[in-house]
Amino acid sequence: MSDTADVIAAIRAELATVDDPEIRRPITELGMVESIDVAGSQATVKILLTVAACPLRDTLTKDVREAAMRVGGIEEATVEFGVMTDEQRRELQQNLRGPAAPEPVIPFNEPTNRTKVFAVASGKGGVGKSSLTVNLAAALSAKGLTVGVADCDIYGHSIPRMMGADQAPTQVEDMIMPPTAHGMKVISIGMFTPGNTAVVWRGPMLHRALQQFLADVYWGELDVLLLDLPPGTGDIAISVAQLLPSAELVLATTPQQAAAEVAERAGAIVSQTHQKIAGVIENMSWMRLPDGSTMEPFGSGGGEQVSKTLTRDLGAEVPVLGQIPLDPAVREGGDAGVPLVVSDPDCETSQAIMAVADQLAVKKVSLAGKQLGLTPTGG
Ligand SMILES: Nc1ncnc2c1ncn2[C@@H]1O[C@H](COP(=O)(O)OP(=O)(O)OP(=O)(O)O)[C@@H](O)[C@H]1O
Repeated sequence: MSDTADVIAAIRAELATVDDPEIRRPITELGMVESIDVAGSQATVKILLTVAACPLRDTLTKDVREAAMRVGGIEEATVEFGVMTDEQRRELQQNLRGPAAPEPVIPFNEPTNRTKVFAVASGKGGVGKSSLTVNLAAALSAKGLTVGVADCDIYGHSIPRMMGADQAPTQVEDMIMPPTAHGMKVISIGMFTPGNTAVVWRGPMLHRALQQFLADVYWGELDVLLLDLPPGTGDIAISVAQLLPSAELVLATTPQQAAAEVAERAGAIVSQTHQKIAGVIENMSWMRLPDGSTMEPFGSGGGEQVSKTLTRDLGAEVPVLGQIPLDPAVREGGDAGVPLVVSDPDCETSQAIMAVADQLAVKKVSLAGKQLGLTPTGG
């Protein structure tokens, strides 16, 4: 062979028969041949190792030398070693495994998405967060908005029952289609826990499950999505903040001092997560007695206290969005799977919830139920 380039090409072709002793794939395919130089009858081949302390360096030296010397005109071959950079190692890994699985895409984070997302949170359990979520959803739906509700409580998942939507979601290809109830789409992460068993999900697994859940559910075009968070400031609340950074918090509390204090703690996590708090809803504020008078079984002032403390501590206005009465009809509606706002929209309690919905700045963005403004031309 006359030309050096031809000799180098011939050596490269021979090196394609040399497998990396560990990976057992040709070193040429693995990006391990950094350079081949030829000077007269002398070839120098530089090989990149994945790690410096490659135990099979000797085998590789022997195989590479022999391969190079099979080429006519090459009488001596030297093998030099280098180590791959991190970038080269990553390329190798991709080469072997195929491109890394893409991160699940959460549609609400896409720049074109205009769905308003609210995460309903509370400090303490049992303050009525789930009941408020479903009734608030119904109130927003009654305003003509397209509404989705996602129950993010792995262990609790009371939302589907409260909305009468506990049938299993259907799966189409990779998408999960949420069941519909009272014109709203409803899904619970609890529907995906194996056999509804109380699995102990640790932080990273929980985060991953929530991410997949938010990405795989097909919501269509929503004006508003309400997320029901588990009580407290646990992993889910933090994950939601990370996965949906634009979600605003709605804090639920009762008028009781003790409940308000924990609600403040739940609200204070936004100073770390940099979310916005849309406001506070005080639930079970008073009870109307048969004679028309009211009583306050849980005391008063909790909502106001949370609002004041958080406004001061966060330096941004955290308003009280409303006070909702303690009304047995709320529980009955939850048990029957028909939110009170749906069954009795004109009652005092439903009206109070609708007033909260009015304050949540949600604009209609979906086309569902909307007349397309098409005007015939030429008329
Ligand atoms: N305004 C209300 N009037 C009467 N009962 C209510 C009211 N709000 C909630 N309840 C009842 O209080 C109980 C607790 O409510 P809910 O399950 O909504 O609370 P929660 O804060 O979501 O609880 P957790 O997060 O611990 O599951 C339920 O039985 C519910 O029906």
